[in-house]
Amino acid sequence: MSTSHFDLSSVVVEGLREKGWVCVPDFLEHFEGVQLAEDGMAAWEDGDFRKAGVGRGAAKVIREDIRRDHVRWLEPGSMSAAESRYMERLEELRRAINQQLFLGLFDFEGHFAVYQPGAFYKPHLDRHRETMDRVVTVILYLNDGWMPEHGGQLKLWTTPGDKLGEAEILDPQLGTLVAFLAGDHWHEVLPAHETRMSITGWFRVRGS
Ligand SMILES: O=C(O)CCC(=O)C(=O)O
Ligand SMILES: [Fe+2]
Repeated sequence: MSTSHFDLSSVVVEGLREKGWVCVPDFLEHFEGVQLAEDGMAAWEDGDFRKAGVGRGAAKVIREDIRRDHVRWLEPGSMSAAESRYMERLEELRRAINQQLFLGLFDFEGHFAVYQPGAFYKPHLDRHRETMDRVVTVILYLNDGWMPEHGGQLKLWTTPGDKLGEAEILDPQLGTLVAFLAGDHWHEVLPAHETRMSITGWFRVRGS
C-alpha cells in the first residue's frame, strides 16, 4: 500500500522540527512525477524559460558566475492539471507545517528550473535581506533514472548557519522532495552533466 499524503506531510514536518531539513524519496507517485517532468519539458521546448537572476525586483541581475539555471515561474491560473495537483499537495503540507510548527506560512511561490549540462548554483542561503518572506524551501526533483555520475547533486550543509562543516549530497531523482529552513541551511547545486529539472519554491510569511 502506498504511503498517504498525510503520512508524507508528517515526515516533512518531523524532519523540519528535528533537524531543520528533510529529504523524502517518492513524495509523489511515479506517474505524477513523470507528468510534471513532461509538462516542464514541453514548456522548455516552447521557450518559456528565462535565465535565472540573483536578487529581487529592481535589484535582480543575471550572475552567471553564481547560477546558470533557467526558470519558469508557476503562475496561478495557467497551470497544467499535474501542476495544480502538486500545488494542492503543497497546500496540504503548508497547513500541516503551520499546525505543528506554528511558522505562520502564508503562501507559496515557485518555479520550474532547468540546469543544462555545465550549469550550477554556488553556495547560498534562500532567506536574506531581500527575501525575508521565504521561510521554508521546498524542492521537487523531476529526473527519472538520475545517476550519481550525472552530477547536479544538491549539497546541503546540515548545521544551521554553517557552510564549512558536514553536508549531505542528494541526487535529484524523480519524485524526491527536499525541504529545509531557508535561512538556516547553506546549499549549492553541483555542476550538472545532464539536463536536470526541478520545481523549487518557498513557503512565505506575509509582508517583511
Ligand atoms: O535545485 C536545487 O537543488 C536547489 C535550487 C536552489 O538552491 C534555488 O533555486 O535556490
Ligand atoms: Fe537555494
